[in-house]
Amino acid sequence: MQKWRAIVPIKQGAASKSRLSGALDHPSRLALAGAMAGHVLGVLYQCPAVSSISVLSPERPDSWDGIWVEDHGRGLNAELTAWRDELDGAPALVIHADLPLVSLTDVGALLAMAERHGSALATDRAGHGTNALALDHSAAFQFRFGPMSRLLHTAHDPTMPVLRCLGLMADLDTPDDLNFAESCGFKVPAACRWEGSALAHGLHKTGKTFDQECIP
Ligand SMILES: Nc1nc2c(ncn2[C@@H]2O[C@H](COP(=O)(O)OP(=O)(O)OP(=O)(O)O)[C@@H](O)[C@H]2O)c(=O)[nH]1
Ligand SMILES: C[C@H](OP(=O)(O)O)C(=O)O
Repeated sequence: MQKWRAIVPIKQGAASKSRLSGALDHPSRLALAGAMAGHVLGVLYQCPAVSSISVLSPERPDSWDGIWVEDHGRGLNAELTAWRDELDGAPALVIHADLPLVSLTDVGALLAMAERHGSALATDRAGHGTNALALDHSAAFQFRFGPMSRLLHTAHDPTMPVLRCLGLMADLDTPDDLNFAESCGFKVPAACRWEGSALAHGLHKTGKTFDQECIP
């Protein structure tokens, strides 16, 4: 059933993808962020369980003519709370825009888990963050995106299962994340130019593999 309301928060301007500033110049970071956001939105578009997709950003992205939720600059958690308040209890999916490997299967697994348990969270590679959060209930929930958000979210709701699957774990914030995503097949947009030749890019190809794991 198409029931999930999805939102993809997108930071814009110079602040976007700041942890990559040593590796990529600003236009390149924008190109990369745009490509990743396009990928995430494309996956959501194909997801049969998702009934609407919103983009949360300070300005309407040029290439987005879907639902746009204006970010008033109150901080990500306050902006998401205001968005959820408007949903009248409908199931809510928050998913980050920087997940270059995410697939339909990954999103489907998260939503199925949330439908079984009432909510579910997808953590990052370190197990510290929250890359996606699905709430299949109308009770109040305090968004705590930011450092250690996985622990903060699960402390708020200790019954919330945590999904660890490659596409939802591999957010791309740092040069190491970029190398990891490339080692998994992500193609960096041709428009990206590296700062200082190979300064950060390609310094350490990890070649890691990942076990997919669900922690109910
Ligand atoms: N609209 C909006 N989106 C945000 C905000 N903060 C973070 N995001 C988005 O939330 C997701 C996770 O953000 P971060 O990894 O913390 O930020 P980032 O810009 O991707 O990277 P850094 O600048 O290195 O922190 C990404 O999709 C961001 O675009 C915010 O204040 N407003
Ligand atoms: C918003 C934050 O993302 P990160 O900055 O860790 O990529 C989080 O995981 O809660």
